[in-house]
Amino acid sequence: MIPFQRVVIIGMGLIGGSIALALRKAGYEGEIIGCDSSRQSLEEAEAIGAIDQGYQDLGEGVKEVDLVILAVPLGYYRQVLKEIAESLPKDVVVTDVGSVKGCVEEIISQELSQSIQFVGGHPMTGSEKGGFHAASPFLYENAYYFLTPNPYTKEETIEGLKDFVKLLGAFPVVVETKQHDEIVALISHIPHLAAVLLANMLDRKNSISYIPFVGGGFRDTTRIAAGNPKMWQDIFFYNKKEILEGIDTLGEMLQEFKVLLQDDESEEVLENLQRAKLIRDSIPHTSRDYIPPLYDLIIDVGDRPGVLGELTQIMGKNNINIKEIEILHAREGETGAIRIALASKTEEEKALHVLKQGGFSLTYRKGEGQDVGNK
Ligand SMILES: NC(=O)C1=CN([C@@H]2O[C@H](COP(=O)(O)OP(=O)(O)OC[C@H]3O[C@@H](n4cnc5c(N)ncnc54)[C@H](O)[C@@H]3O)[C@@H](O)[C@H]2O)C=CC1
Ligand SMILES: O=C(O)C(=O)Cc1ccc(O)cc1
Repeated sequence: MIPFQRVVIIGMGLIGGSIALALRKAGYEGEIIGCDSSRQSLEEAEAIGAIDQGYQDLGEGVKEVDLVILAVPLGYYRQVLKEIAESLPKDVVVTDVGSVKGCVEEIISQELSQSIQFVGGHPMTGSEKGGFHAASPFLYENAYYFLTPNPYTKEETIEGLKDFVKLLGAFPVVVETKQHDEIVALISHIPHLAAVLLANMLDRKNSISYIPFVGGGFRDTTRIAAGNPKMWQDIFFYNKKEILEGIDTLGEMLQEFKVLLQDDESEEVLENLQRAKLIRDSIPHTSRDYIPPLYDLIIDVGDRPGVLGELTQIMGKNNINIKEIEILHAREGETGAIRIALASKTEEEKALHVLKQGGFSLTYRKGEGQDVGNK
């Protein structure tokens, strides 16, 4: 039982929308209010019952709530806080989902009265896709969710928020604000920068025309570069200090590697590659992907017209919801493969069965990485 009976989510996009959907999935019995400047997002959320009421007027939306969740991009915080400050109930708890926490505490201290309980939050899950239509009730399942209390935070507030995070299906991790910003610079912001630079290297080297040859490696290392540029612009500036430090380290490491290569230090080059492999291999398989648990099937379809229609028809007829579908043009050594992603193990089993019956040849199953045989 969480101590919040009326929750308002400001920003009904990917992260805010997923909070509403996850609350509904968990059977939350309180009221869920959605606020957004976009009428369309509110209508979509209302239409599927994710929220009880939607408001474009933020001041109206926050009246009589006991929990406010800020889920807009960091660059809009100040404006949003100015719009709600006067209307906030006295005993309200305010939290957020922003990717950087130090700057948020600063803005909050300038815009809200000190008597209001604020605790920063940051779910370590997301997607390169934005908007309510990308939201998922499963987004928080088994994800780590940082909470950053401050010296004014009451024990009951942090306990209430921990329970709230658990209700979403996530694991609360209480961490100091500064440490949070150091951690995310290293595991999220610098990797994002690296992905951006790798993608842009094709442009700089005038090699955009090489894109058709791109294989899984380039796709994997640059996937996050497809994230919302505006959101990431905010993140880079709001966590500037930590990111600048990360850039220094990355620059030094590149320089060191360059010298090893120049000097033909093959043993040390190998040692670098081995160390990275050990670290990469130690990341648990259960670690959150962008969109959580998806069960992938890769289906060989040859190279014939109409095959996509046949496949989706079989799935539709059997009431199986395809969460993602992708034509794999550039799988080395193979042609005509389609990847479909299902939301659950049960759906995956069902899909396997009906596709086989429909004459499709299934070659790969994520998580097991095994040939499941041809029909
Ligand atoms: N996208 C991701 O993977 C993750 C994002 N975050 C954080 O979550 C926050 C939101 O990100 P997303 O949900 O991805 O963005 P989004 O673009 O999907 O959603 C943002 C929503 O806020 C609304 N909005 C923008 N300005 C507004 C305003 N002034 N008043 C009312 N509504 C407004 C937009 O209409 C949109 O519906 C960001 O602060 C980001 O740092 C945290 C973890 C992961
Ligand atoms: O970057 C990652 O590792 C993601 O999985 C998605 C994401 C983007 C921004 C965040 O603040 C947190 C998570």
